[in-house]
Parts: sequence; structure tokens; C-alpha cells
Amino acid sequence: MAAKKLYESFSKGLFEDVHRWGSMKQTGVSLKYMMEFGSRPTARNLLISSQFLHKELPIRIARRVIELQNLPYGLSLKPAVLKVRDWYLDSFRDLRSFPDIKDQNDELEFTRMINLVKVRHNNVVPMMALGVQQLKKDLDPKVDYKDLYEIHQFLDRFYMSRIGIRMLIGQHVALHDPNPPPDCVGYIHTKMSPLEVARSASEDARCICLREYGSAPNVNIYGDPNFTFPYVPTHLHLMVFELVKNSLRAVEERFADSDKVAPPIRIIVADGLEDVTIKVSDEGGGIPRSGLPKIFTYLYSTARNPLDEHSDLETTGVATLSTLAGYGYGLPISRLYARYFGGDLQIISMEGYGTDAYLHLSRLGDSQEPLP
Ligand SMILES: Nc1ncnc2c1ncn2[C@@H]1O[C@H](COP(=O)(O)OP(=O)(O)OP(=O)(O)O)[C@@H](O)[C@H]1O
Repeated sequence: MAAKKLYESFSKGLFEDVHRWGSMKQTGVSLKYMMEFGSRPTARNLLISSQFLHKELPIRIARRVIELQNLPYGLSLKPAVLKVRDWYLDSFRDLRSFPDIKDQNDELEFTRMINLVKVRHNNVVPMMALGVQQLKKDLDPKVDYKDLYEIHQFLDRFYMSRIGIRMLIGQHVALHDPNPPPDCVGYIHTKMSPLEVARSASEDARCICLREYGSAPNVNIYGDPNFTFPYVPTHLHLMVFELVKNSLRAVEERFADSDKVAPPIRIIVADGLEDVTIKVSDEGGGIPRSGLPKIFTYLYSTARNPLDEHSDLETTGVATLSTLAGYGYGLPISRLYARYFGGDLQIISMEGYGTDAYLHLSRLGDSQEPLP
């Protein structure tokens, strides 16, 4: 019965096609390559890029469909996960049914189509979170988090792959912009100021904090304001936003009933030869050592789960979440974004005092995409 339900939307041909494409080798690209290739967005290069994506995207998507069909603990059968699986399947079909790209017209049509694929997948993260939530409800509450390690590993692979797919599509689409902003090659800013991005991400996080708590600690940022390096500003914004959001929440909650002024959050940007490191420090009381192994899992948050209040997600597939703490995805997803271009994220806590988050970004940009 279970297997039948999983495969009922597959015709035999589609099933074979997914498996054939899912077993082909994926091809990774580096930030450096994307930047060099995209700096000359001629009609010929855009044609080459779309021909590459025409072959590469179905391989990456088919692998995800296969994984989504084979999850442990019955996760594959949860309605939200089936919905995600169907989004991937629809995108696979759209890509496979698109004929060979021969000229500029085909190229433009293909670009429109993959942009729609990207939009279709906008809500994959909250929808998967809902699926995991649906599973958690069924599980024995005594189950140790380690037993869900397999699911955690799957989600890491799944979201990493999603970052890559969205980067490839977004980059290709952005290269069609006839008037790109100065120093931008698609999604990549060749002279990105980490200080500036950190400032704007901190302001965004403070706005949410103000709305939720009525006040927000200051965020002080230190580093060379003239320093720039090539990176994807939207990725960095997302990571710093998540870290500052966590710090603001911790500080607000610690100092809520105190007469003392909430201490500021400090961000230090260090430009090394190999890495640019951004440290976010707070005095929010830290994280108990016993809780540290859990903070990078997708199944842990000390915040109230916003999905409980978002039953509309189940029916519409659309979520608009802007609260200060959510499904417990901020840290694991930020670490994936950092790792995607060869960086990393570490959290060091001093319980009773505060937390330091170290965000390392690879400056050389020549590490290949991790391809789960
Ligand atoms: N700076 C910090 N100080 C204290 N605790 C923290 C800090 N950063 C993270 N944590 C703890 O780690 C947990 C997981 O953080 P994470 O960012 O992954 O999820 P979240 O903030 O709960 O939800 P989301 O980021 O999805 O909105 C938090 O719920 C919190 O308990």
C-alpha cells in the first residue's frame, strides 16, 4: 500500500527516466568559474550555459526524487513530503520534455522555464519542515535524537543540493539582466563589502527583534570598511541575519527582567589570506554544553514552532515566516550556505555568559560545489 501510494504518480517510463538520470554523474562548478564565465554573458556563452543546465539540472533533481522516495521511518509518506516530491517530479518532467536548445530563442524560452522551476521550489524548506514535524508527532517522545541521524543527514544533503540548484538557476537567469548593478556578475558581487552586508543583515534582524520584543540590543560592527572580496551577498546576508537573530533573542530573553542595559552584540570581520572570518559575539548566556550537539540538527529549537500556527502551509504550500525564531533551521542551513563555497560555521559557547559564532568564508572561491 505504502509503495503503491509513493509510485502512483509515476508512469513506468517516468520511473525509468528518473532512475536513469539519477544515476548519472553530477558536475560541480566553483565560485571562481561562475564569476569568470559570467563576466562575458555573450549570446554564445548563455547558450552554452543553458545547454549545460539542460543536462545538469535533471540529474540533480532526479537524485532528490529518488531520495525523497526512500526516507526512513515513513517520512516519504508524509503529505508534506509527498508534495515536495511532486514539485521535484514536475520540475524533472519540465526539464526532460524541453527539446534540445539550438538557438537564442530556445535559450530564452528555457531560461523562462527554469525560472519558473525555481519559483515552484520557493517553499521547499518550510514544507519539508512541516513533513518532519508530521513525523515527529508520530514518533515515540523517548526516541533519542541520535536515532534520527539518518534524517538529519538526508536533510543536509537535500538542502545542500537545493542551494546548488538555486545558485545555478539564479546565476543563469541573472546573467540575462541587460543593466546589471556595478561589479555584479549574476548573483556574485565581485567587490562585496562584508561589513556592509553585515550591517544590513543586522538591521533587518533588529527590526524583527523590535517588533517582537519592543526593544533590540545594539549591534556594533568592527573591521576594515574598505575591504571587499567576491562573494554572493544574498548568501552572506542570510547567514549573518540568522546568527544575529539568535544573538538578539538570547540577549533579549536574558535581560528581559533585568534593570541592566542589554549589552550590545559585537561583529568582527577579519580578512585573512585564505578566509574571511566573521565573528558574532553575544552575552546572551550561552548554550549548555549538553545542548550543543543538537543545535545543528533540524529537529531542535528552544523556540515555539511557528508551523503550529501555519496550517495554511498544508493547503496552499505557501508560508510567510518572519518571526524571530522558528523551526530550528537557522544554524544548520547557514552552515550549509557557508560550506557550499568552501567555508564553515562554528559555535562556541560559554554557558552563563554568551556565545561566539565563527563564520568562515573561503576567500579563494575555487572550491568545487559539494555535490550530495
Ligand atoms: N547565540 C545564541 N545564544 C543562545 N542560544 C542559541 C544561540 N544561537 C542558537 N542558540 C540555540 O540553538 C537553537 C537552534 O538555533 P537555530 O538558529 O538553528 O534555530 P532557531 O533560532 O530556534 O530557529 P530558526 O533559526 O529556524 O528561526 C536555538 O533555538 C537556541 O536554543
